[in-house]
Amino acid sequence: MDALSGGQVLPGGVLEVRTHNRKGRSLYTTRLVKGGETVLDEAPLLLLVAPETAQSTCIACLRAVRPQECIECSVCRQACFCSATCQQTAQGTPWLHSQPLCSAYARLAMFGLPPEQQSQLRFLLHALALRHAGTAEAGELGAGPQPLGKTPIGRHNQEKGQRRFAALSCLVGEATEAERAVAARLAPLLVEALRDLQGVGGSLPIPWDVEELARLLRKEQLNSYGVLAAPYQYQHHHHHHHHGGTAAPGPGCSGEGGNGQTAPKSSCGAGCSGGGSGGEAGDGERRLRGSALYAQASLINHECLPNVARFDDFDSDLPDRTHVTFRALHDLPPGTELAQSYVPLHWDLAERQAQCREVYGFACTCPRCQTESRWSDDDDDDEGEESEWETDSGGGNMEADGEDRGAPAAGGGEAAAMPGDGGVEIEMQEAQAGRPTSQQAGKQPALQRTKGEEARGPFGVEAFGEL
Ligand SMILES: C[S@@+](CC[C@H](N)C(=O)[O-])C[C@H]1O[C@@H](n2cnc3c(N)ncnc32)[C@H](O)[C@@H]1O
Repeated sequence: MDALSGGQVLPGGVLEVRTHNRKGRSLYTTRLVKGGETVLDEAPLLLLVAPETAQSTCIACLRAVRPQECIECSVCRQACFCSATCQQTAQGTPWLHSQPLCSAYARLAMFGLPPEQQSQLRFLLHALALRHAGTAEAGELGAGPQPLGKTPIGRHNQEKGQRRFAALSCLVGEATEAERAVAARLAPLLVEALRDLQGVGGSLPIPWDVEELARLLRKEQLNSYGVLAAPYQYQHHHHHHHHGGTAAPGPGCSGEGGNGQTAPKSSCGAGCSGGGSGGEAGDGERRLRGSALYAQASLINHECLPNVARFDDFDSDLPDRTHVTFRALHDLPPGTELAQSYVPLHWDLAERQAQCREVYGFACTCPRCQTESRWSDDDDDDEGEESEWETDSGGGNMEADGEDRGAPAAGGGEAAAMPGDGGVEIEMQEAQAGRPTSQQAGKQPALQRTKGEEARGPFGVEAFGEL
């Protein structure tokens, strides 16, 4: 095991955080875990509704609701609630659907942006609201209950916002040129969306530094989990009005592969062009109702043969329905590194490699990839047989291969920043493919990280307590 020992133990005592010399932080079992056992159960830091399903997804809890049963926000008409309780919660929570966010949503809708940009802007707005909640006074973006300016934000929400923003800041991810470009384009729109609020409270923290926006976008890309839509959400979507730009369903990507695997969000953002490789529904439409960010779950690294699976339960009536849980797929001895797959399990080697590199910024060197890359070598020797590495693109350029398949492009530059893996065949492919793609990095799904840039202590967060 090439990890330092003696890490920070997570609540529950089953897992600890340690630093892996190549992958960054990682979660390890502290004791024997039996197959099927829950190893992680955690509330989200932030839930975001996909603009395409905004009429049928509760903005407070991400529950899917048939449009006719939703309570639409009568002010912005861009958000809905599954119940009066969620409506109250959302309107009274600075980072959910407080008055300032509601008004920003209304403005955003007038821009007629494609869904990807709308999602990115919404994410930034929510992150901004979280950040500001910690210091907000009545009437400011972070402020809570309506009417605007009348009710000071509760101390409870202030502290909660502060903790959550701190946890968000601790997620892995540093801006690449791709995110900087996106952030530079989005920043003026963000200012415009918040225009009505300028002067309210007098201290709106905008415009944000483009670098900070870019970093947040990258963190979101590397760490967010896609939440699949209920099937009827997209049927209805076709028959309902679209807000600017959403009429053309983006070539999309997909959720987590048809296998319900535990991959981080694999939907596509602006960068996803071309028909999606996995996860896409075949009609090219995104099948996600939204996405979620978690402090602890975002510490699970990728392997192409996972040992844990993710479960969510957003549509239940349980009080904990927004929690994510991970369960062991088989017995895990003490000291086992948790591994989830960020990509659909049925993808072939080249597809998996491309996704890991282009979306998450690392070259996967897991045992499955090593084994399969040896198969490919064997194939090379077989006359007339197409090798795995050479599929479609001739010459084994995996990145080109990935683009052909419409794999999302993002932050390709980061791969180069990952330390060498030493001695794995895959590296040769890496060397050929080291350019960032020309596609803009949109918000893609996903989890991933670069190293140790975070400011707050060895594992970022001081404590993984209640957020
Ligand atoms: C969701 S984060 C996982 C936790 C991360 N290691 C951290 O320190 O926060 C995803 C990032 O972890 C790293 N990572 C995950 N799986 C990896 C792997 N198999 N090999 C190398 N790096 C990996 C990559 O930097 C990736 O962008």
